[in-house]
Amino acid sequence: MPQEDGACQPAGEEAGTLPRRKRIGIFGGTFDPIHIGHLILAEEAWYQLKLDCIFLVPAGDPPHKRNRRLTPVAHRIHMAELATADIDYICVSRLDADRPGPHYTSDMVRLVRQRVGPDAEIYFLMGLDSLRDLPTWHEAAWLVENCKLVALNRHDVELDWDQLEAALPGIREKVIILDMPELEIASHTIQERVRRGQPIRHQVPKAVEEYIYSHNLYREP
Ligand SMILES: Nc1ncnc2c1ncn2[C@@H]1O[C@H](COP(=O)(O)OP(=O)(O)OP(=O)(O)O)[C@@H](O)[C@H]1O
Ligand SMILES: O=C(O)c1ccc[n+]([C@@H]2O[C@H](COP(=O)([O-])O)[C@@H](O)[C@H]2O)c1
Repeated sequence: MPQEDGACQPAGEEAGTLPRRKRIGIFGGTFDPIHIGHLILAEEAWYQLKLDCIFLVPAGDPPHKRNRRLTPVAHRIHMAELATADIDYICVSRLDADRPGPHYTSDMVRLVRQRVGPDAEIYFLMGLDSLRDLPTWHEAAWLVENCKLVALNRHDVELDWDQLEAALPGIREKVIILDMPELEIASHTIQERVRRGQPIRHQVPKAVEEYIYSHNLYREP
């Protein structure tokens, strides 16, 4: 498992070429719970962008979900660790869990930058719905300037590029859009399924399914 100082897998430098800059992915989310859609998103970004490692950062206090009742972050981190235990390029990070909220992404990216140094390339990973909502984020223009934003397509999400460009001029040129198998899986539907007693066996890793049942998560409306 990679370390939080960015000392992750070898960068795959080839003999005789200049060393390439380390490529760090950051994948922030509520992860309530982490599911197969998240894992496939991370894997596609890792593979397509040749990332060295990905910090998966559960937000203790995600700014846009302050009106929702969230599962305590300790459970969400535990499930993320179980889901990624055998994925050597993912490190579950407590960066957002161990500091006071709200957990703005711009602050988190600054903290990661301090840890990985000025030379690393930072890629912030998200689903297309997050990119659509980006203009409402804290310091969104700073994020566009200071990290590479990567959006992976998500079932049923249409992006209005003109609207996005009007809010954040220049974003169209900067954002990286990647394809991934589109999965109609979301954390809130997994919660609903558990509440109704419907199976979730193929939507979350087995260890996460067992954790949800053994800790009685998502039973109450
Ligand atoms: N099935 C999916 N396909 C592509 N991107 C996804 C998918 N599920 C989540 N994401 C992306 O992962 C990031 C973290 O998502 P989050 O933890 O909020 O999960 P979620 O399934 O969207 O949750 P909820 O259903 O509660 O909104 C977001 O950028 C979101 O767009
Ligand atoms: O910085 C912001 O203003 C901001 C607003 C909404 C979401 N985010 C981040 O985006 C990531 C995905 O959020 P969510 O709510 O879809 O789980 C997570 O890391 C949040 O902290 C960040």
